[in-house]
Amino acid sequence: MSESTQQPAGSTGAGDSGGAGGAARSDHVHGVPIELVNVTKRYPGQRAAAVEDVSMHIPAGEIVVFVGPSGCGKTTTMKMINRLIEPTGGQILLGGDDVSRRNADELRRGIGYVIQAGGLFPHLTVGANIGLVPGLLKWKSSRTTERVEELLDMVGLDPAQYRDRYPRELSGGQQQRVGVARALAADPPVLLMDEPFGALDPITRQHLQDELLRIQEELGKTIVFVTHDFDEAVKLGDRIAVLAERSRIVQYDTPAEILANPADESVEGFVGAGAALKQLSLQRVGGVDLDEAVTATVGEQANEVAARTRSAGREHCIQLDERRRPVRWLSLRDLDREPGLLAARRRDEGMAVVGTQATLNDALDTMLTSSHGVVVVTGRRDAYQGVIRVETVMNAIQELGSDDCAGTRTAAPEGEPAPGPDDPSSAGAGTNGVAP
Ligand SMILES: Nc1ncnc2c1ncn2[C@@H]1O[C@H](COP(=O)(O)OP(=O)(O)OP(=O)(O)O)[C@@H](O)[C@H]1O
Repeated sequence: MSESTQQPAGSTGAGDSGGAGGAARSDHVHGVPIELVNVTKRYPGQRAAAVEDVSMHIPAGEIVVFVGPSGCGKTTTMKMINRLIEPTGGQILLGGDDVSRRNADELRRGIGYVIQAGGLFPHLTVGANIGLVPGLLKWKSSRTTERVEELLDMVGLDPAQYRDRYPRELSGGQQQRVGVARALAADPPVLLMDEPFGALDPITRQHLQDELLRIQEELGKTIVFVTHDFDEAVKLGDRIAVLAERSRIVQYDTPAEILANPADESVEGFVGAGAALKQLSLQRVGGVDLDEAVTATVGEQANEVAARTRSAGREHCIQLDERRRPVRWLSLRDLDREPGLLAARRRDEGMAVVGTQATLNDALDTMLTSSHGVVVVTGRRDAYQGVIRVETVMNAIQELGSDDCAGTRTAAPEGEPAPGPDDPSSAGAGTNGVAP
């Protein structure tokens, strides 16, 4: 038999907010706790167990992330929770109930499940995909329709535009958003997410992580999340379970604690050389003082905006649309060149924007990839909140006080121009360090 059940270190149970690290906290917990008791899985014909004698307590309303090397048993462990895989030994309790006593189909309808490729049915529209489980649960069609709209809105897709599309008509990131919406459809207390963002490009991935944290803040589900990416685990997890072969739990704790005190060399290996820098992933953009920029709204007179920008001692301002969403940076030169009313337009592709749920690490990445020393910060419904400067991130790094971060990331990556004084949004532009 194994040692006693792994409690997440420092946990006091449901809704416990843990340390400084990890995910968005919900004021209200809708999730239920999950208990793994001496769980073992032996696949037929395999000598070694895929999962051996694992015991673990997953508190209600928290995001617990499984990280570990390929083949260590993360997915097998997760799939035993919704009985896509049946354990060969031990017990799994969901809200105190033994899952093996439940009808497996019924159990799965009460557990949201998101996989890497979205797992959408290609022959069903987005709306039909999301409405699938409510349909199986025999909801009235009007209720399902309402729910589909609500969920599309929640995951940031306009219902009128996307409800009737087919999965092939969506980008990878949009498909994953629909996958998340579908998993949430019947409001299950538990979500299982198996590398849901693994196939996405870094920027889309970051946005979906932010969305997940925002949704979790509202919903307070119990979420088990599998990833290979330790940075993702630090960003999303209230707790991280670092697993080794056969899902042996090497360390189960808050991200902050794991970064500060890795249990052994294997965890150190995961944490990697930039441990201190990774602590930037513990700090959210929404948690630091944002800087102000001059803003202009569509329909305003360019010369009035220019005057306002000049009198603020700035050289740039941010144009917002009618819903206060940022669309582009405007320089004084642009404003002088385009007199008259500011016309409506779509957001500039290259505009560096992060949400308040993004980490300082995300903000730094965005600055480095866009070569701009400032990023625009948006909150709910993408509305403008302020800007964050490279100096703010640098100050945070200094406060972390580590040599290894100073060397690793403050320089622009090879081949990338460093933010320069002429860059419209570089840290050096303008009179006060913030471009605008
Ligand atoms: N259906 C199966 N039959 C036999 N062995 C299996 C089966 N599924 C998984 N395994 C084995 O069980 C072990 C654990 O696999 P699992 O997929 O759970 O690991 P993982 O940590 O999720 O891996 P990865 O990170 O690569 O997805 C591996 O050695 C794998 O080869």
